[in-house]
Amino acid sequence: MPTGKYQPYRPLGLPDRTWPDRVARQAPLWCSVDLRDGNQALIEPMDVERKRRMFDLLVSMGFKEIEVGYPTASRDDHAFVRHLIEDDAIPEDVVIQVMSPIRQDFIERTVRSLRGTRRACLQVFNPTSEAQRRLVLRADRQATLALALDGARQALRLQDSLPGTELYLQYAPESYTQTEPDYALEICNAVLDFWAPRADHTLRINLPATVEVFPPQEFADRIEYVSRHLAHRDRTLLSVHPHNDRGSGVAAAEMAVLAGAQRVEGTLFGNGERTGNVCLITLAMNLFSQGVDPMLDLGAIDRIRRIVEDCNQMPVPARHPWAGDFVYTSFAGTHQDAISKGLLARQKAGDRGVWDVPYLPVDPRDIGRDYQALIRINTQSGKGGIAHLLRSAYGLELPRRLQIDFAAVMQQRCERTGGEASAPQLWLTFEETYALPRAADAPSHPPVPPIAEPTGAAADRWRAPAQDLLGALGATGQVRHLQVDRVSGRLNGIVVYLEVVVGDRAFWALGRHPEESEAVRRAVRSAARRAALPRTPVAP
Ligand SMILES: CC(=O)SCCNC(=O)CCNC(=O)[C@H](O)C(C)(C)COP(=O)(O)OP(=O)(O)OC[C@H]1O[C@@H](n2cnc3c(N)ncnc32)[C@H](O)[C@@H]1OP(=O)(O)O
Ligand SMILES: CC(C)C(=O)C(=O)O
Repeated sequence: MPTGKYQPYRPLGLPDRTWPDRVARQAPLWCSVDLRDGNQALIEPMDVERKRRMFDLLVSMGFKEIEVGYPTASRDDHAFVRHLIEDDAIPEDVVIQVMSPIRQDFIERTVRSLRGTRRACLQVFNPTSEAQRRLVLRADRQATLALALDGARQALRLQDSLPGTELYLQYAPESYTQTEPDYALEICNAVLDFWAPRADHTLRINLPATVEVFPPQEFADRIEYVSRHLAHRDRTLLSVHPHNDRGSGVAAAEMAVLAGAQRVEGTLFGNGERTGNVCLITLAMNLFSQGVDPMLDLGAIDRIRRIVEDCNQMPVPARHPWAGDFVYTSFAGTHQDAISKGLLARQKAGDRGVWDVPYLPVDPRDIGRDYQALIRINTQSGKGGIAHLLRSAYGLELPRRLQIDFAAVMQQRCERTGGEASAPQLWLTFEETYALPRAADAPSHPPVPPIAEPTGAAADRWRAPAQDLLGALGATGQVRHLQVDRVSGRLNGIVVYLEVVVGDRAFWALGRHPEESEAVRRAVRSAARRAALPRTPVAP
């Protein structure tokens, strides 16, 4: 690999950094840029109708700041801003944001698109990195700073052209992460010094990781550095806009907040240029899983995901944090066993207290998932997972030795078929194995006589009648375990698990019927039939 082509980043060096010792105790102000940065990265940018669905979703989730477009980019972008305003679709407590490059006609058109809105944020930006100054703007440091100030001046001047609109001003030094830190600070402070005596509102500086080019701790250092030295800090909202080129956008955003950022711009599920913007769902869920109010409603995450997939026409991967199809699903036996035990313990404790189910960082029900998909069975699974699935899908509580017996049956089945076994397939195999031995395997039997009515204590009362019936059917063997359960749900009725030991071998049988006596009788009949099949050794 041609490593000589690339340079390591130069650390800022902030030995007295304070952010590593801080802990997030509240959510930052979220700003969704799905309708702008997310939209500009789509193969087919959203039309007005798709944009509106996305906007309504964002509002319903509780976003208070939404970047709705780059009105000079396209007819749809402009039309959408007008549509929102003319349709009175922007709730009182929501601030829309629009963005413009620093060109007079563009800023004017952008501001004109806001006519009639109550409140809005106008973001102006220009690239500031050395490469962008040299290659794109063909401007030196001074001329680039002058461009930023020009943008600040135009934005301020146009504030007055929107009577009745509160217009917040935001400046972003695009390519901040590739800009010399002291120079980026100089530009931001020049803009703030210009705005502060002339504007009424809170001012905003938005520091983008336009391209993520170093690890998250370096981003945090650079945010803390700016936060400490920012002019008019007490009236300036410090925002970050992380991208995800190195795959650490989430970590960068979280550390940046510890370092002083008060606002985070990102998108749902991380759509955006190249590897995307930082995923706000992940950030919010990370807070929620620490017991911090995320200030977003994520209680129906699959609905959110479906709408976003539809608007972006792009799928959310199955392993996407907190929201992918598989993120609460275990295939591995030991994980399944621990989840199953954890859920059972929680159920016994009345579903109260701090969540502590192994392998599940949050309760899937909190985001609208159920427990059905938690465990899926294949060759990697074991008895714990299989027992959980039969419990959660059919209400069956298998005795431990039966779990072991059936896990071996399922292992063979999965190895033979190579795939996954669904809950219905699991039940079918269970029933075929223990209740309905295949006709071809079943020896002929005399008619099954009725079973005697039981006497004695409830737990053991069916043992003697079952033993007698077994003998009457000509089967040798001792009843070692007989469990009678009432099951509700799909299998509504009585389920009987029967274990019979013959010499050094044991086999299990199942009986099922609405009547207890008939369920026991069926279990005994199955046991007699199974006694004639090749038997498994006694489980310890
Ligand atoms: C990091 C970000 O996400 S920034 C947002 C990026 N979003 C978009 O690009 C989507 C919308 N884009 C557009 O609508 C168009 O690109 C426009 C209308 C802005 C510009 O279109 P064009 O005039 O055709 O120029 P083009 O797309 O080639 O952009 C390059 C020009 O913009 C200039 N430019 C780039 N950023 C800025 C800025 N923030 N302020 C001023 N000028 C800028 C470049 O210097 C270059 O100028 P040059 O032609 O004199 O060399
Ligand atoms: C201009 C800023 C906010 C941006 O979108 C970026 O740098 O990615």
